Amino acid sequence: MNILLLGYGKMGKTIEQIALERGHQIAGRIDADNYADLANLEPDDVDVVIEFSSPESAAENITYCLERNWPVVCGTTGWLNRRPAIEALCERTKGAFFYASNYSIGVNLFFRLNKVLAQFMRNYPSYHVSMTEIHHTEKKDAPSGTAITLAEGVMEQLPGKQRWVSNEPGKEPLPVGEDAIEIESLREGTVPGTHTVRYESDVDRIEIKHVAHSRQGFALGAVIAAEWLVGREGIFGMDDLLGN
Ligand SMILES: NC(=O)C1=CN([C@@H]2O[C@H](COP(=O)(O)OP(=O)(O)OC[C@H]3O[C@@H](n4cnc5c(N)ncnc54)[C@H](OP(=O)(O)O)[C@@H]3O)[C@@H](O)[C@H]2O)C=CC1
Ligand SMILES: O=C(O)C1=N[C@H](C(=O)O)C[C@H](O)C1
Repeated sequence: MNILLLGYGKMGKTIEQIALERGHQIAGRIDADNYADLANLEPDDVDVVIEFSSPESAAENITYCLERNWPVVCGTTGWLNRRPAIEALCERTKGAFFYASNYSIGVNLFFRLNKVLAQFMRNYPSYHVSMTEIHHTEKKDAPSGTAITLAEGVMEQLPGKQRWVSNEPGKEPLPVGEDAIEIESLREGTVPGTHTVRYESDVDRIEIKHVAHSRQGFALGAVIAAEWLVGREGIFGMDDLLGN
């Protein structure tokens, strides 16, 4: 497959390495610096786009690709207020769009475990649920997309929880009401991504945690999603790829 890398930073480079190992070709490596080169690509130069850029640029990038009828696998976080418009465009153009806040298989198992645990906790209101995510200091968005997906999983299972509240050290803490899940975002060194969901009572704590050791798991999942997406039409996510 000819893969266009839209966003060629930490993730773009890791995806390139895995795509080449799996026998694919790189149709282009587009960054903020060489964005104009995108217009030089012919429609047939690209089989699929893998988009890992920035919260500010993702929606424009996806729009451009869908309008050119290129299937898009997007991993960029922090832009989802524009998701309804992207999905409408994908339907209008009969295109293919795949999104996941986290492409690692381990995290997607963790998402399922999170929902099962939340379902168990439904009858134990003395346990207070909260989350912590830790990432490298270059991360632009907070909370992480993964933490938001985890919070959505808990809200789906615990009827009393209807929103999440994001708190970061060094910022005025926001109040967390009974109807909210606090997400604490910490930025430390080069941490690839650590997520903890905890249920705290007066007498004990139940905790589940996912620790990424590197970016390899995210990148491999994105390449597998791209292989899966080519030839399909519609809007997809990891549950479509992984099945039951
Ligand atoms: N879903 C998942 O599994 C994962 C998602 N992510 C998300 O992916 C995104 C990228 O992460 P990461 O690679 O670590 O970030 P980096 O900052 O390392 O890379 C982002 C790259 O995008 C480039 N860029 C900026 N604007 C544009 C534009 N308009 N078009 C194309 N490229 C552009 C930047 O260029 P320049 O440096 O010149 O500004 C930079 O090279 C983040 O939103 C992150 O949260 C990360 C890991 C896993
Ligand atoms: O910015 C990152 O690095 C990561 N971003 C994603 C997120 O916001 O959840 C996924 C992963 O945790 C790494």
